[in-house]
Amino acid sequence: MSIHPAIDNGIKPGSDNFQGGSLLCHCSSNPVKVSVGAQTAHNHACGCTKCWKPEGARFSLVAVVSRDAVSVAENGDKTAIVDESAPIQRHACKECGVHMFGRIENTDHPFYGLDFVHTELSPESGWSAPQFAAFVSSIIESGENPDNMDAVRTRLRELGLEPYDCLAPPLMDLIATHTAKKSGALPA
Ligand SMILES: N[C@@H](CCC(=O)N[C@@H](CSCO)C(=O)NCC(=O)O)C(=O)O
Ligand SMILES: [Zn+2]
Ligand SMILES: [Zn+2]
Repeated sequence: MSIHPAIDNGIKPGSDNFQGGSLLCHCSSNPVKVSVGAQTAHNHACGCTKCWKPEGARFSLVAVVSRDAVSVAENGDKTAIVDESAPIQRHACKECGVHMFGRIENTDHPFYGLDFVHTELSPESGWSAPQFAAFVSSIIESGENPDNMDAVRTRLRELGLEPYDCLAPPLMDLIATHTAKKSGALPA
């Protein structure tokens, strides 16, 4: 039961003193290069239909990092936003389709200030390791046979990735806190 080729044989822990690196698209010539000048956080396997995943993978691997740490270093003219109306605007390579970074432009969004990145695109090692699996039921929306879901969740747990059908509790709490502060249910 493959989850993603980068973790099917086990998950390598991140390095404590890791300071970031670069991300490269899959083009063999003139690849898009993005610099990420900080360690990532909340790395997770995501089963949603919107996150980029390599050919054949059931899940994407996606983490967040401060948008201030992310910049396009080379061949930015090859990128375009996949869906301008999505909360996360994914800047993808127009040639190979790889998503280089996803940015939230809505300052009211609970995750404003964070970019979404796929650290498997990096030649460096030491990035934060995946910690949980999000939007697991959503893999059915990409065509997964619902009968496979027990096996998928069992495999995720074996890998140490607790499966959730939305995000993990700390992130869901963050979203709810943001909403409560906006409505006045909690003091701002
Ligand atoms: N069932 C839907 C879920 C899509 C979804 O809500 N994805 C989340 C997680 S992406 C990274 O964790 C999300 O925040 N999406 C906002 C966006 O994609 O802009 C599906 O599978 O499509
Ligand atoms: Zn490319
Ligand atoms: Zn996703």
